[in-house]
Amino acid sequence: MDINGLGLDALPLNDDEQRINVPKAITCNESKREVSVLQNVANKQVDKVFTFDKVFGPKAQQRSIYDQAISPIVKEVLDGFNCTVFAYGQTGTGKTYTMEGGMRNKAGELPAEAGIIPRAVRQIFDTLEGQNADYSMKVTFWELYNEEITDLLASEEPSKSSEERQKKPVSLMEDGKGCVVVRGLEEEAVYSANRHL
Ligand SMILES: Nc1ncnc2c1ncn2[C@@H]1O[C@H](COP(=O)(O)OP(=O)(O)OP(=O)(O)O)[C@@H](O)[C@H]1O
Repeated sequence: MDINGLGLDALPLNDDEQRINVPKAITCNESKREVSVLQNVANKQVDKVFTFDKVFGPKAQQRSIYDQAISPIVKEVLDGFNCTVFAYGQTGTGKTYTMEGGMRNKAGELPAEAGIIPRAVRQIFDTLEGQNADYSMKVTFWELYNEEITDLLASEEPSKSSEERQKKPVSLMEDGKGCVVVRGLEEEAVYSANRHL
């Protein structure tokens, strides 16, 4: 698995925060690819500056993040490489918004707030359909939470009472070639971008 590119997307202040004028905790310099964490220690401004491969400030739109940081990675996948895109950060920092965003599909159009996942699915199908390629597509969907992996496409175990019902846990294993795999996941065939959005 390769990790391609690292970006930072700063969450904008919400309306309440803007109204009461909360002090900014970070600033972004997109052209210098820097994020500064603003700190005042004993009345002295001691900012910590971090440099990234790419920085998107609070006004960055979902589409521009996708076009600049993600679309090239999806193209690599279609060229046969393994790629990973993951969002990392503290709770409430915008991971879900950036990865999923607004997924409601109006007449086949992606809304402006659509995040990385629906845009990537759309790019993959658009490219394959545009090439008239012969392809099959399968997806798996799993969650790692509190060190336990759960298959989100697996059906619940029917014998358990409704309170006890839970998805079956899955284990992480090495495949002997140095790769880590999640064994036994349900695989679902998908045929178009729209069906699963
Ligand atoms: N770029 C953005 N523009 C506008 N609103 C945003 C943006 N990023 C996040 N938000 C909003 O901020 C809130 C927190 O974001 P989100 O739920 O994506 O965080 P998270 O990192 O996934 O949190 P958790 O780790 O707790 O699941 C949500 O209400 C989301 O809609």
